[in-house]
Amino acid sequence: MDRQNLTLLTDLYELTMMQGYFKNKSQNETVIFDVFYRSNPSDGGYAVMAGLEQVIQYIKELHFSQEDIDYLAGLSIFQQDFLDYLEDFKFTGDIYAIPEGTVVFPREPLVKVIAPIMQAQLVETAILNIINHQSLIATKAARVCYAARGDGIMEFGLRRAQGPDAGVYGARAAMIGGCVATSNVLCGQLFNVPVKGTHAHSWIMSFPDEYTAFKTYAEMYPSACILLVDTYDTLKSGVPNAIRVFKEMRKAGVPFSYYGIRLDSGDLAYLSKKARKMLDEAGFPDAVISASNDLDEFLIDSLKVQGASITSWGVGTSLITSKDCPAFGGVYKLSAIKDKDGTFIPKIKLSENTEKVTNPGNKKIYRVYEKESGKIKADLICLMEEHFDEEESLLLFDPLEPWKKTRLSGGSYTLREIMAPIFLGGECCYESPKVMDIRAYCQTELDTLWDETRRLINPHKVYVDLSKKLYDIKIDLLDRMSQS
Ligand SMILES: Nc1ncnc2c1ncn2[C@@H]1O[C@H](COP(=O)(O)OP(=O)(O)OP(=O)(O)O)[C@@H](O)[C@H]1O
Ligand SMILES: O=P(O)(O)OC[C@H]1O[C@H](OP(=O)(O)OP(=O)(O)O)[C@H](O)[C@@H]1O
Ligand SMILES: O=C(O)c1cccnc1
Repeated sequence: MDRQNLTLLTDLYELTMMQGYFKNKSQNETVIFDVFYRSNPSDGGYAVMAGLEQVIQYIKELHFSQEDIDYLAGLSIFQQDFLDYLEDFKFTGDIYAIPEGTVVFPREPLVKVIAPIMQAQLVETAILNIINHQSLIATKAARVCYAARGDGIMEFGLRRAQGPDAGVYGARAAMIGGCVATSNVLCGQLFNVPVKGTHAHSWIMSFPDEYTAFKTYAEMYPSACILLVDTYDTLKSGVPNAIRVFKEMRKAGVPFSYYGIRLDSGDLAYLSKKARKMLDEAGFPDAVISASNDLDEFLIDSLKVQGASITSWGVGTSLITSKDCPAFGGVYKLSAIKDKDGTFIPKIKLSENTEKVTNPGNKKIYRVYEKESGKIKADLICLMEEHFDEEESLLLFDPLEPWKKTRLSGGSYTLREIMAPIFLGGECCYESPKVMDIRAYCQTELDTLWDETRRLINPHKVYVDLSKKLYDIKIDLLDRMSQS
């Protein structure tokens, strides 16, 4: 997106509702909206929060330029007094959010917006757009990296991303989720993340023969020399030619710091094992074998199980598009309205579907860790004013199936509040960490998950529970609504 001001990056209905609130001044109360999602992408056990830095930029830039107002005027939907009001519009509210790179679970607020409803309503679409996209790709990257069991994953998807923005911000999110580098140079420039790459088949095809192509490449890039060996015949031509070049480079005394081959077709398990043997026998046990070709977490996992001799992976389409799960279902729901005395009145949205009934009130989240292992036991959503003493026992129960209870004994668990203030009174009070620092934080976050939660198929779910007080408010509201 080649413009900084994304104020009109919204659904028309946000603006028509905004005009409605404007015309009925009593409607412009301060409200609370929560961003949350209902199920983990790819049927996984968790998601990775991402996109907050871009949400912050969006809120900071939020204003209607003269050009924006002229455009809206031309739609013949908005009246002059409302258009005049837009001239001085800015965000004056509070935003709390879970920092990027944090592992998150269904139904907990990822972002909480507290603002006059005209402001809070407008920002719904852009916030969801940004958080939904980046959290989806960061989660996918974490899954792919998990499958690779510590091997490096390079993000290769720019050519297949759904447009330039998805390519750049998707690569940013993929780095947060654990990729070691991206081929996306603009992402590297914007976010100071490592860029890496090999070469394409066209490089080989542009030379009279494969050997000359390899040799020329190796002479130009001896410190990052990964040769693509499958243009003609991987085992009969590609690997032998690569070995010949490596031998010549070694003989010439050229120091190779990072060198090897890339497989991009055929049976990657079989070819990698054969290639490993050939490279080892030729005296190149440290030559890297990397692979690409429509890979995803399941194929990488399968190749690992097959004993493939691959230690570096290039993943494009499946990662940048989150091919098996194209959308992160984040939603934005009103949870409270401030009354005249300044207290928040909890609001609830009913649904036939229990999962879709919202959690009311002004909330915060405690992450509950098992003290001994440091692993996540559950998340506890409670009201802002609630505090818990770690030395006392803590009752956890599933809000969807409240008869399922666990009591943690005092001293056996620790608590961490996971939402941080981002904007207070319209002023930003949070500095986004650098992407590589978010990535490092995300690794420590992923370590707090049990392996059973990280596994790719049928993972163990982490409970997101409500405090007794919040649960009672919810049940009370539900009772009252069903009686009215
Ligand atoms: N040993 C393996 N086990 C499971 N899947 C594999 C294995 N080796 C390769 N694959 C995957 O199988 C899919 C199809 O590979 P296939 O051999 O058809 O590609 P190719 O035809 O050789 O390559 P291309 O069409 O890109 O030139 C790819 O997603 C690839 O990653
Ligand atoms: O995970 P992937 O989507 O496969 O991304 C990486 C692929 O991109 C490149 O080739 P490209 O797809 O342009 O052509 P190819 O399919 O003919 O190899 C590269 O050679 C990889 O195969
Ligand atoms: O550098 C590479 O090898 C690369 C980059 C993008 C897509 N496929 C491969």
